[in-house]
Amino acid sequence: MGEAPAFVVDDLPESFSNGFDLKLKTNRTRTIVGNKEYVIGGIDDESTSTIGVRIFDNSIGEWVIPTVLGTKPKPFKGHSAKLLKEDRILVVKENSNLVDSAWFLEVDTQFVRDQKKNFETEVVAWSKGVIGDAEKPIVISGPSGVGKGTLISKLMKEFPAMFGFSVSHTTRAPREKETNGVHYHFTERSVMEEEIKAGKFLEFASVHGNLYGTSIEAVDVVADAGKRCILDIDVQGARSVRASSLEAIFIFICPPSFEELEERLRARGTESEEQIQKRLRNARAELKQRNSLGLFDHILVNDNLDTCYQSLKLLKMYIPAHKMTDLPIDHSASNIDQKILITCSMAEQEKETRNSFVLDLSSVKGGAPGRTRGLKIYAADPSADCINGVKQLS
Ligand SMILES: Nc1ncnc2c1ncn2[C@@H]1O[C@H](COP(=O)(O)OP(=O)(O)OP(=O)(O)O)[C@@H](O)[C@H]1O
Ligand SMILES: Nc1nc2c(ncn2[C@@H]2O[C@H](COP(=O)(O)O)[C@@H](O)[C@H]2O)c(=O)[nH]1
Repeated sequence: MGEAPAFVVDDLPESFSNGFDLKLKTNRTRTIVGNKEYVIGGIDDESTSTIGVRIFDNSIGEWVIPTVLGTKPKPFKGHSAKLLKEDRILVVKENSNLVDSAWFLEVDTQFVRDQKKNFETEVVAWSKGVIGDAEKPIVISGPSGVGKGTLISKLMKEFPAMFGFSVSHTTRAPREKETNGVHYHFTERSVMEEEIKAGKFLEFASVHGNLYGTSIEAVDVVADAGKRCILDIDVQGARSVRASSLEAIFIFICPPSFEELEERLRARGTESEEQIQKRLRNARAELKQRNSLGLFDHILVNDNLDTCYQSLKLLKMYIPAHKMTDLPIDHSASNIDQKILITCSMAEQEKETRNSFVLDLSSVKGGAPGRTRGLKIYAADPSADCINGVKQLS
């Protein structure tokens, strides 16, 4: 903190366009938020291969290196920046594919304010802009041994392009046939506790004596791949997700009887006798909660596997996600902060039709440390004034 990095001082321009920051010849922008100036780019963080962010705090006259949270973009050559609602900066990458063009650097959102208290430093957080909304994730819950994993495997095998599994973190030891990163992210308790503190988890719970949790990233990578996310989590986790901003469908799987559940758990042969007893005790408590008001949308009994699987499919969760072209197109220009006209440099003959598009932020949701979803992008009239390749509607 304190000393001015040499890369910024000499060539920052004095003047700024209102809101849209000038793109400097050295590929960085400066955005003023209150008495702070956020400089994005110009120097990349070599340790993590991400674009650099520095803050000049005018109240103390010093440079500050912030703690950078969220999923960080890889270094990019050129970009424009625009302050939105005084709490986040929209960064539009140059020469990028449309689906990877919009990023948000949150500088004063609730998440950033909470993390500032946590880290006791300046904090900024990246959030990738994602076009459209993802289909609602599916939360599958139920006692250990009831067959959740078996049903999920069948669904993923039959519809591999439609469903993706949310790979949880856990502190339990891997079983013989489990692979790190596929079945779980097997994690040290101290590491997981740190990551929970850093706000990386959508939910977490102590289950049968170990810590389990769904990271925000685990859900986001599935949605980024255009798939519907399936979460296999316990009832405490389901409750937490229900209370979160993530809209999901909640399904509880019941055993035909307690005896059958015990039999399946034993037959699986993965747990010690002590663990089986613990899991059965917890199963009684979980079964009692299946009718908790407003918690589960559907309850299925897994007696015969094929019958239960057919019932699961009848819930019609495998409808494919809407294509981008299905999104409604709204051409009415309203709030300047919510619609931005972006112009790309393209070959002359293509200019008329493809060089301008509107980035519509009017229904974005989410944010750091997850994705910012609900962006709409559509073709626009290319005859507006341009500031550094990025245009505003007026
Ligand atoms: N309908 C069924 N009839 C008989 N056996 C079943 C049925 N469904 C699953 N099983 C078997 O029961 C055992 C437990 O299933 P599974 O591992 O899928 O349970 P789970 O709910 O995912 O458990 P956990 O919560 O501990 O991960 C497995 O050996 C599986 O093959
Ligand atoms: N709250 C959460 N519960 C989870 C998560 N991942 C798995 N689970 C649940 O834990 C038990 C035991 O699983 P096992 O693999 O050790 O048999 C089971 O009920 C799972 O549904 C999670 O991320 N959060």
